[in-house]
Amino acid sequence: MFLTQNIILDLLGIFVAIIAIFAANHLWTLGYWKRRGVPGPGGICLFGSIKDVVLMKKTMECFFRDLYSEYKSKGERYIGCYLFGSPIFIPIHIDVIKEVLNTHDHFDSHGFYFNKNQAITTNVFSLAGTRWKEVRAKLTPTFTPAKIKMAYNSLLDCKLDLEVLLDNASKNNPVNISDILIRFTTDVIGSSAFGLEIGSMKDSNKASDFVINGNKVLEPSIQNLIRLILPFIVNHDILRALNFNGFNPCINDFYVNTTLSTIKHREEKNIVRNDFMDLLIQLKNSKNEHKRLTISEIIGQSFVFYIAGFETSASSTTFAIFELSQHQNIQDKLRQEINLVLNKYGNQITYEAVQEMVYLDQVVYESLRMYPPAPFLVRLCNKDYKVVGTDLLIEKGTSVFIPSSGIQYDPEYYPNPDKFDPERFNAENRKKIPSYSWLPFGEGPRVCLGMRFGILQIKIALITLIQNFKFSLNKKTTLPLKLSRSVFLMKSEEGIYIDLESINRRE
Ligand code: HEM
Repeated sequence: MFLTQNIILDLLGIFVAIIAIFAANHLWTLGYWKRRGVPGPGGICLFGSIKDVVLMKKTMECFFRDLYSEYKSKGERYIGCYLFGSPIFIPIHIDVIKEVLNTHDHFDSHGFYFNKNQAITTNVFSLAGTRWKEVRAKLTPTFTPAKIKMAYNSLLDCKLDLEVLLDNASKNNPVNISDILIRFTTDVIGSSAFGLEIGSMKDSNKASDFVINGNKVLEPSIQNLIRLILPFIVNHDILRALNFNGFNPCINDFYVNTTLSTIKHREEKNIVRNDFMDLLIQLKNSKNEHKRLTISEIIGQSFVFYIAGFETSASSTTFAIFELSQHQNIQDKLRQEINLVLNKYGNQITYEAVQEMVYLDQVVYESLRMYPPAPFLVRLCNKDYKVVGTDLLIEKGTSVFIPSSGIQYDPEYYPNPDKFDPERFNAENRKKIPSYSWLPFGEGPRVCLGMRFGILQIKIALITLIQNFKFSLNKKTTLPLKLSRSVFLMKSEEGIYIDLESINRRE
């Protein structure tokens, strides 16, 4: 025998020794920031600093926002905390935030996991290093204003369905506007990213497979929490060697099959729709090998366009409506602007007409300030980095979380931050807002690719509603608003209910 005369005792001894080594290492790691003189909340065994998040008592958004305001008021430039046993760096001062987001050589990825065996993980959001650079360069031309303008028609087709849906819904007030907008953005992105006529606004059951799979990716489950957090605490090469799946394999299979059949259908029937899928197919067939996308890359990108685009845009629009429903003066002012501009354009909602609606732009910016769908940004340090003007070295492998929603509620940048005030973003005031203090779409080389399209989608939904209805908040909406515990996104937990009063019917 090895240690004793009894093999069971030997195995038990080895097991206890392994646990003891693991525990000692874990406790040593939880002292990482203290040893480096970096302030922060510290961590407790197993949970690190996020016990309340794991026990679903606090949202991630709330956790980061609270940390930001506590340590900003103490005058700290940055802090450290722990995701379970993994040290996380959190910049607080805007200069440090700017440094991280712009020093791409050192912080070039989100730290998300990809595995070439799962096509949907090989998307531009998850990729890192040279592969990210190549794919991003191939995709960037897809999101120029000219290309967005081309995809605008599929957006307008969905607008017509939204009008009908709202009209029908208004006969049975109150209306759960969150539900309606999810159906709108699902149809828009489903159409422009996958080229599919989802039809969830016409019939909420028809789209079930597509919608159910999309929802599975974002639902606040323990499984999703593990899939999200594991890559931040375990080396990606080890995860790849173990063939760890970044997403549930059924979701991967669903999107692979859907994309393949769309490509086949379009190529066989020579269908051109001028949407994102068309542009991806053009890239697949490009003669220039530097621009060419593989089928697997197309699957990854159309998947990320959908996932990054439908829920973010729906929740942004929902929150804008939530605020407008409680501020009738702002709602009226917005309606006046929309009517004025549309009169000028013969009541046609052209792309140019939307660009002329400046107050609408202010409303959207202010709403995204208060309710950024992605309430924090992430970067992974891939090369040791010394923070300018300090002795602090951020070590390779450290994750950096940027608390966007904390910054966007900082009274130094946005006085009286709980007040919904679109005037913060009028031409005059916009100049005074420091750069990097408004981050709903991120910043730097990894800024959101679909920002223009996302904003356009929000605007079209708002125009459709405001043109046709006066609306107010129904008391069925629980106040203060309860936010979802979703790991990824800021959205309302219980829906937002409004009463719609048709403007045409009133007159
Ligand atoms: C209101 C709507 C949207 C919001 C608030 C939003 C927000 C974001 C944020 C915060 C990021 C990370 C940026 C960073 O790390 O600096 C991001 C990345 C991304 N978004 Fe969006 N997004 C929206 C709509 C869309 C749409 C409609 C699409 C596509 C059609 C899209 C495609 C992407 C892609 C591909 C990335 C990854 C870029 C990269 O890593 O290189 N987004 N988005």
